[in-house]
Amino acid sequence: MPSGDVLLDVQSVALFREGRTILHDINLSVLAGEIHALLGVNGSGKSSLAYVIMGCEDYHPDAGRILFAGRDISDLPMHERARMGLTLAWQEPARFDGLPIGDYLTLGRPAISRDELWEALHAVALDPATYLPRALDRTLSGGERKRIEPAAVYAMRPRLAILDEPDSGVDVLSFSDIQQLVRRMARSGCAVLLITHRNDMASIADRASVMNAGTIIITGAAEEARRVYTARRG
Ligand SMILES: Nc1ncnc2c1ncn2[C@@H]1O[C@H](COP(=O)(O)OP(=O)(O)OP(=O)(O)O)[C@@H](O)[C@H]1O
Repeated sequence: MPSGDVLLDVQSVALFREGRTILHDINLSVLAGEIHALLGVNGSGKSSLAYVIMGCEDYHPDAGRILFAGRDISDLPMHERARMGLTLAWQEPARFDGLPIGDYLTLGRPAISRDELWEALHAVALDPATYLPRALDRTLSGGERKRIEPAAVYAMRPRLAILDEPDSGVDVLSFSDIQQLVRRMARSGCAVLLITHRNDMASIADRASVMNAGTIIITGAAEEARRVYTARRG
């Protein structure tokens, strides 16, 4: 449940690249423990905003600042943001030929219990007995690899998990799998910024924001934001 405390506070952020405005005057807050959906059509700037928040190379904001747990993280490198509890689920996990999936899930939190490891794989609809010992290599299907990444994020128990289009691609998680995963994350105390272009996906959110042409046009109750998004899409 959201506590009311602001965990992530993006203030007036802008990003210009190659003579183009990618993001402008972005204001976004995510509360501790909240499920916050970020809705936007293709090309509206959702992933760019996720990269700016995470501190990816070449995504340092040209204006504005980002606060996390009250601290200005705008100039912190990605690994320091991660250490503070901020995590982005990449579209695919890194490939470590020969590294068992169980070891990969342990990297972010060595003290993780066996029960928690099992739960992380259950949360992405993979059978732990089969997958924990399997190597994270090319023998896994694309869909299986894509599921490992949100499982790793969940296993890490971050304070804020950014999930960028967790349903994208073929043979990935179903809508109900994602709902279940996000709810489990929230129950474990983790806030979730759920990036999606699907209106129905935002139904599990506490609040939602709508992005359009590089800026946020509304933040509010999920139902209200979904109505605005639908009206905009026509
Ligand atoms: N580093 C960059 N240099 C130039 N243009 C960029 C850069 N990063 C993003 N863009 C452009 O900014 C726009 C927003 O891209 P972004 O990937 O953030 O949108 P999105 O809402 O996540 O889209 P999608 O839903 O298709 O993933 C796109 O037109 C993209 O081509």
